[in-house]
Amino acid sequence: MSQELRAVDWTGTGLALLDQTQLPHRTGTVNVQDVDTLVDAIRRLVVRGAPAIGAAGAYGVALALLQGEREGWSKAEVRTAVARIREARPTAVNLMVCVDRVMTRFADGLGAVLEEAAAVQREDVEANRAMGAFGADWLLKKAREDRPLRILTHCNTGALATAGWGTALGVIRELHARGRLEVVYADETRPLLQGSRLTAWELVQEGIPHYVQADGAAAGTVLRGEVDAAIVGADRIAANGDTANKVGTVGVALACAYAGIPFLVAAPTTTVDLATATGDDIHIELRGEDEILEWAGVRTAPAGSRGHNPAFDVTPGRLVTALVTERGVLEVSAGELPGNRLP
Ligand SMILES: CSC[C@@H](O)[C@@H](O)C(=O)COP(=O)(O)O
Repeated sequence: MSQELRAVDWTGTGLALLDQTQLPHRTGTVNVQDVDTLVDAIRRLVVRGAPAIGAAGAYGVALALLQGEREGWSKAEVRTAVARIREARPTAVNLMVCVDRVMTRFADGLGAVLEEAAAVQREDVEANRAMGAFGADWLLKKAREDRPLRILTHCNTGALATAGWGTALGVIRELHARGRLEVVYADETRPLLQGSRLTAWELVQEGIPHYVQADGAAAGTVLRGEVDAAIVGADRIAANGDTANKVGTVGVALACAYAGIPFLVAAPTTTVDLATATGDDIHIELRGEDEILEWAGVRTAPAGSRGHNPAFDVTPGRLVTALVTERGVLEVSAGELPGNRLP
């Protein structure tokens, strides 16, 4: 992705969010000047991906302060508005962590809040670069044969989903930069085709060879031996390594375990939630039924059908071969649990 196109940008007076519901056919931004618009943008997936919504939430604190000044809010009213941003989506812990981090500077005023939000954004890019190198090193060390790798990924974890570069897609970009990537299988991803619209768009920008495939094709592709490893991102990782990520991820992990190939999760430590013991305690966002009962706004399921639309699922830690963070790689299924290794 060109450096100019960032998922989240502070304009000086508000947020410019690259409208990810319109990509790849339209490159537009949503200008956000108030808290209601930000909450709506996060819920509609205008901005999405755990680290990107973390960055949007971080700047959201500044947005709430500015709106509060314009509309004469009390400090308590600003805090209530910030709490609404913090709860806009429930699964990605980055949103809460980043908002809470910036709120530690709340009493110091707008300048301090903006400084902290910028640090959130900058550190995320640095973390992603580090993860890219750690993940690529690990994969190449473990590779059974000395040839470029075939990697499967699910959802979008690239520059669009982060402050820049990407997590799982950052590892993929690093492999490509080292000349060690043959091809990527990008699962199309529900509900908004994040894989076929966004991951594919980023891969095209990078000149990375890839196939878009239906989510339902992933297990077959793995079992046919067409994939060397899968790499995904995460929205929340529990202390025991259980990982919430885009719905469909657990099926990829099961297929990898069956085929005996590595299943990697790449995520910054801001996604690791040591206060959550296991995946059972992760709140999985249940989205509106229409997203699954309709196609492009037109009802496809018969009247009378109900929709079940969880945005995420939980992959048990014992299926996670390795967790790549900016601090290094934990071999989770071999017993290196985040709760023991990351405090
Ligand atoms: C680096 S993004 C990691 C995860 O947030 C990503 O894999 C994912 O599941 C995103 O879901 P989304 O619903 O598009 O926000």
